[in-house]
Amino acid sequence: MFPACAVRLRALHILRAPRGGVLPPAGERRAAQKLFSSEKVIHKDRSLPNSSWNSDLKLMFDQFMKKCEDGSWEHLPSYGSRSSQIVQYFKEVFLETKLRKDEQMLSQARLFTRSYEDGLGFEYVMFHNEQEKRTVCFCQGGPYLQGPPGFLHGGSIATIIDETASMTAIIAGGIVMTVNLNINYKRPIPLCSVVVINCQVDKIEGRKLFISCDVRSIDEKTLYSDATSLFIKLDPNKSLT
Ligand SMILES: CCCCCCCCCCCCCCCC(=O)SCCNC(=O)CCNC(=O)[C@H](O)C(C)(C)COP(=O)(O)OP(=O)(O)OC[C@H]1O[C@@H](n2cnc3c(N)ncnc32)[C@H](O)[C@@H]1OP(=O)(O)O
Repeated sequence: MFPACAVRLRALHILRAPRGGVLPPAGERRAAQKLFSSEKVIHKDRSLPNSSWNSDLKLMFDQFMKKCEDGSWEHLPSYGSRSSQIVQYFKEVFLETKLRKDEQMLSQARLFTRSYEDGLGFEYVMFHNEQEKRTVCFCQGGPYLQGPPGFLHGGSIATIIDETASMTAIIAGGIVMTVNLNINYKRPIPLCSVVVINCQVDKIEGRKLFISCDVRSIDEKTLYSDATSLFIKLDPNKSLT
């Protein structure tokens, strides 16, 4: 069984008829329902502490795990390659049959942010607050993410912002993709420091989800970046390619 998390709940919502919309074809819905059959593969949850986490990241993890106890916040697990229900659904509905059949390529595929060895790339954990439609991500960017010497590459900052904003949008809207991301880089982020990315849903208009984010030091005194992004809920009746 999968852990009860907001993402899973959202995946269940995806299987419901879109409000005021047209039901996906029966074949697609059958494929989606099939995803809820049991799947027993052990994968490592990469959002749990490992020996590369510094004391700041461990501290924030512990603080937010405590906040999860009353149910206001929820810890979001994260895997490098586990084929979760929502990923399976995405593949079944949106991935061209030709690509889906390329098993060798798909078996090598990893979530970009989880493709580094412990401590070298993105070490992060996310928590979601359903009432506030808000997700926070605590991230320690490792040495392989360097841009200017001693600081994070702007692309790696964009990546973790996009990842956090995507989770916020997926939880609010189901299967979405980023169509626009605007970032203001205000201060460089020192390598291996811990930052907090705070994302919230500003508005939802039909298939459009508007998400805003900021990236701060964990004492909140330094604003490193802020960003706005637009996500579009995918239409199962439209091909992606
Ligand atoms: C992926 C989830 C799987 C689940 C996994 C779960 C695992 C958790 C891991 C997290 C995963 C991280 C993932 C990171 C997030 C990516 O990295 S996503 C990858 C980067 N993004 C892309 O490649 C998207 C490329 N874009 C597209 O393919 C197409 O634009 C889309 C998204 C399919 C939408 O196309 P469409 O359905 O034909 O929609 P379209 O009619 O063009 O646009 C709809 C509306 O949006 C507007 N719009 C479209 N683009 C723009 C724009 N750039 N600016 C303003 N308005 C726009 C249109 O004008 C239109 O407006 P209205 O006319 O309706 O008012």
